[in-house]
Amino acid sequence: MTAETYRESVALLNRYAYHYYVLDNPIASDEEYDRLYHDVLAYEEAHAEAVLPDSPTQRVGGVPLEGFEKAAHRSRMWSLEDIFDAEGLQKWLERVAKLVDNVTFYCEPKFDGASLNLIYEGGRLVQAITRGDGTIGEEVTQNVKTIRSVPLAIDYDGRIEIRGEVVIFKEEFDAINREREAQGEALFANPRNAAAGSLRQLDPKITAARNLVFLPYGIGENTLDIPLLSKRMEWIYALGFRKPPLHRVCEGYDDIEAIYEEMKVTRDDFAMMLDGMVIKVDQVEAQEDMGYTVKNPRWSVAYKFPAIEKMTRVRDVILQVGRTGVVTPVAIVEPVDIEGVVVERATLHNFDEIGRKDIHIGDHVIILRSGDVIPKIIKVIPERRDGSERAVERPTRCPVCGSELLDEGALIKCQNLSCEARVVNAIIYFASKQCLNIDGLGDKIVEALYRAGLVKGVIDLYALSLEALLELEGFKEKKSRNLLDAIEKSRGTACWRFVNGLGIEHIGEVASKQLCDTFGLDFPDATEEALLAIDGFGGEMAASVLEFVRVNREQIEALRGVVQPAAPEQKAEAAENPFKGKTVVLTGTMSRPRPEIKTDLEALGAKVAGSVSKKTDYVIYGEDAGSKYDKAVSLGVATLTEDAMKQMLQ
Ligand SMILES: NC(=O)c1ccc[n+]([C@@H]2O[C@H](COP(=O)([O-])OP(=O)(O)OC[C@H]3O[C@@H](n4cnc5c(N)ncnc54)[C@H](O)[C@@H]3O)[C@@H](O)[C@H]2O)c1
Ligand SMILES: [Zn+2]
Repeated sequence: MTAETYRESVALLNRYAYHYYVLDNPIASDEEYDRLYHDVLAYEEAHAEAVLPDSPTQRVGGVPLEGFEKAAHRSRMWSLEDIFDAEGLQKWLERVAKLVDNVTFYCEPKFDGASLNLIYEGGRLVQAITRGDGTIGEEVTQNVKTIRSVPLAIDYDGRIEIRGEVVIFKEEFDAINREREAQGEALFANPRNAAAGSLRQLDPKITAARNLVFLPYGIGENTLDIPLLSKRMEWIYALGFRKPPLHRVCEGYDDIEAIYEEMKVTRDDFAMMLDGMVIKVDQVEAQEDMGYTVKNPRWSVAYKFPAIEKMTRVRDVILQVGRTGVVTPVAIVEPVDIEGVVVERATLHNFDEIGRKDIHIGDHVIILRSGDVIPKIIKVIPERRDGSERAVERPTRCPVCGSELLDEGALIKCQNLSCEARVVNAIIYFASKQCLNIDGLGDKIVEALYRAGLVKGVIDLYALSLEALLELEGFKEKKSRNLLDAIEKSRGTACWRFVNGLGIEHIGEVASKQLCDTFGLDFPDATEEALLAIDGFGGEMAASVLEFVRVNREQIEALRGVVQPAAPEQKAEAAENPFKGKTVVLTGTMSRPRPEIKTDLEALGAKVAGSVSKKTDYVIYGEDAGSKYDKAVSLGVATLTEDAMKQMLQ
């Protein structure tokens, strides 16, 4: 880095920080920001005399937003130094060891949200202030009073600053964005921006509607005489604050690496977004001895997780035709490595989404890949356009069969029932895990069978012969026999798998099970009235079943004759118990996977629903229960811990 690129980099970082902290609308990925930040830091370490006073390394956060009263923190709020790997951890531990002896470390998640300082006096919450520049932030007390996990009163008389992170749970974030999408509003890029934006609303009603959650991570000014941070945090949790899902006191390197790995692999299971783990020296006296740099405590460090969001560019948008004929646009992007997986494409869902996100070919975009979900573009950066970008055109002809497309607005469909893409995808779906579960019948093989003219619909699978398969390229005897065996084995499959495999629009696995539980193999004869009587079946679903049966009755009968699905077993009536006939919702982390508990409850005759309403009888909650629990409380629905549930069954 030269003196000139250094100055440019500082200016660029400040521009990124402004969009990130002040506007809650980033124009760079965190990964990109962090990389540039560390380059700047390296330059400054070698050129101490040249450090610019406005360098982001010299200050915390952003500037308070206009429109809010500003308020001073009683003691300063800090940022955190980052480390990214085992080597960084090793070095940090060495630095700690030079400054203090015999310390242990408190490790907990780094929550990805907005920092907040709560000031309590005489047992009451008197002020809530955003971090701002670390010294002065925005007064958001009225907004914060709407957050249910912030106690308005605590059992402690002294003055104390309790610091923590305001987050939005992932589920809630998706719900907010779905709602914004329906309203045609701009979507939030990620839960962090949504949390920060919701906290800094001039109208507390908006904040109240967002289901924010406060997670404490530390203490500012205080007169406590508890010598360990971990014990101070226990004390805080006991005041009525939420506990982090995973936290532990560690002795040193090995322990810290172990909890870091644990957190990293389970992070998708947490209700909130984490972007790393924070390590803190546990002994408060040692913390004081170590002190602070201009920006960070020396006694703490953020051990970041590998980035799941990265910046890339859209090279092209291609079209895929699914089994229902829906044409889905897919972005082809410049390959980027996200947690060891090279991402080259991202789903765009539909053409409305392209319009709403204003995606052009050639655009810089932030792409997200987390868990096993398909990578998606979360944001376009229009600030980076150079004029060479091209709009994505709506197609009028099927890219596979060439027939004219039906443009229904959000959805564009190929209506040609014998379009190769539709037929092939319908067969792939029929054979997939959640349907007939035919091993070895993957995309490539279905395509080969179709192209060879051996299979024109699912029913033809059951007429395949060894001789015919052996004629195909790459089909040796063993492979062919295995495939035929797998197809043979799918005869007599469960009724619901058969129904699911038909691929009726709006009828997924759950609805297929309900159809079979209610009508058995006679579902094609169900009346509209009977369909609507099924719990959760709306008009659209019922109409879809009726229409499918009307058009395909003969094929269903023929296929049923060949596949011979098994009729569902009659469920034995459950013995009397407190949950029989009750509607129950499960939430939070339990001692066993929730689907197992759900199955047990269903065997007891309970109905296990996905969302809480006035009709819910019980909400059974585990650790870190979130919005469902809160909703139950606000609706006056009875709540039970997992243990309480067990006791009721004894
Ligand atoms: N994309 C962008 O354009 C852009 C711009 C600026 C900053 N950033 C991101 O922000 C980061 C730096 O910003 P920062 O100083 O706000 O945050 P930070 O990542 O340096 O971390 C400090 C903050 O972490 C939070 N935190 C969460 N859990 C915590 C815990 N258990 N203990 C202590 N603190 C905890 C606190 O709010 C604290 O203020 C960068 O690494 C970058 O990823 C991105
Ligand atoms: Zn077509």
